[in-house]
Amino acid sequence: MKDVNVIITGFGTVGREAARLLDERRERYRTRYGVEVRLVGVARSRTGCYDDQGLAAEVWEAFARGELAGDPACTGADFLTRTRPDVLIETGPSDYVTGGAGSVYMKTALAQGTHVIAVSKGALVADYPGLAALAKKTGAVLKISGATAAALPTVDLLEYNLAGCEAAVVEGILTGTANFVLSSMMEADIPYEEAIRRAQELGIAEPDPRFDVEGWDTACKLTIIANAAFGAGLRLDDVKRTGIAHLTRAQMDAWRQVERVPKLVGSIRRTAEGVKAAVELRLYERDHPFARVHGTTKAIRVETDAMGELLVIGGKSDPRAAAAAALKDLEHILQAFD
Ligand SMILES: NC(=O)C1=CN([C@@H]2O[C@H](COP(=O)(O)OP(=O)(O)OC[C@H]3O[C@@H](n4cnc5c(N)ncnc54)[C@H](OP(=O)(O)O)[C@@H]3O)[C@@H](O)[C@H]2O)C=CC1
Ligand SMILES: N[C@@H](CC=O)C(=O)O
Repeated sequence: MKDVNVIITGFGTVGREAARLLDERRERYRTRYGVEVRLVGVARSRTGCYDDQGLAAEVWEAFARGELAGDPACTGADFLTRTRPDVLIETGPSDYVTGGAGSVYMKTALAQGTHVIAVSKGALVADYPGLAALAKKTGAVLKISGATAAALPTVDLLEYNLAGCEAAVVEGILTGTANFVLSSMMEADIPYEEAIRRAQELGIAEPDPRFDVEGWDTACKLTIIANAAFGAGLRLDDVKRTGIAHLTRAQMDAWRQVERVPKLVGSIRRTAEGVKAAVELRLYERDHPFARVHGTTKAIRVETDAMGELLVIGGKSDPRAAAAAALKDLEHILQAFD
């Protein structure tokens, strides 16, 4: 049976869920794909763990809890060049400005032919076209579901299911934290700060939650989706952006009185001047499908030329669901091995 060696860089909330799911699904990978998927290494910011025969769950769990110090040589780009895994799952921080460590990990992996499953967004925002070109050059696969709304299919929907048509408009509720905060304020009168605290407790808020509530997270997802699915050549700065951080309880009361539901919506549109993207606060009537997207749930609506309109609601933001989306990407890579 062929071994498929996996390394996870960034071993926080989502990385640990991915490790758990990998362990739970080993038999499934044997049966379905005839491969032995082995988690051989995990890296945090300062140290990591590695075992070329596969890390025992007790080892990575102890490392995650901080009970095992780990090895400083098992983090950083050299860790990947030395160990040459078959697949990298990148779940480190999203540095939207420079791409950060995620960018270094992904470039190093792709350059040596290691398949990359990106969950962090920074590197893809900074230079998706460069990473895709590098993957093409070396024959590695670059998958990005985790970084583009995770359990809600976006890029897969556009690239696979809608491959037979042209999408003219894509719009969606793409940031679970922002939707959760808005829903909490509107539906349960929960104060803004308390709603953010609860999103942090759920493990879905970005380390700095302003990225979620100021619309940056949605703008990043739009940038990646537009570049991956439309070849748009969009930069984050090109995305018009608004957020929900300025909203007050009084404003919520006013919307309730006129039976309107606020939603933070990201959109991508093909226009005569090229592909345009924006993050806006929209007000919907209560029976609009987007008005019924509650809490951490997300949604996407696509208008196409030949397949009509599609609406997908679900794919809530959740660390385990994000890890499962990354492992969906892994299954797609394994299917190609057959
Ligand atoms: N949380 C969610 O539901 C979702 C998150 N994402 C994205 O996934 C990524 C991870 O999110 P989450 O798990 O919540 O974040 P966490 O903050 O829980 O975890 C981040 C991890 O990255 C590690 N790290 C930091 N710098 C480096 C480095 N240079 N090398 C290796 N590891 C490093 C941290 O190490 P240390 O432990 O030492 O601090 C930490 O373990 C983010 O980019 C986020 O945007 C995407 C979809 C959903
Ligand atoms: N902060 C994000 C996590 C996934 O990308 C969200 O709330 O959706």
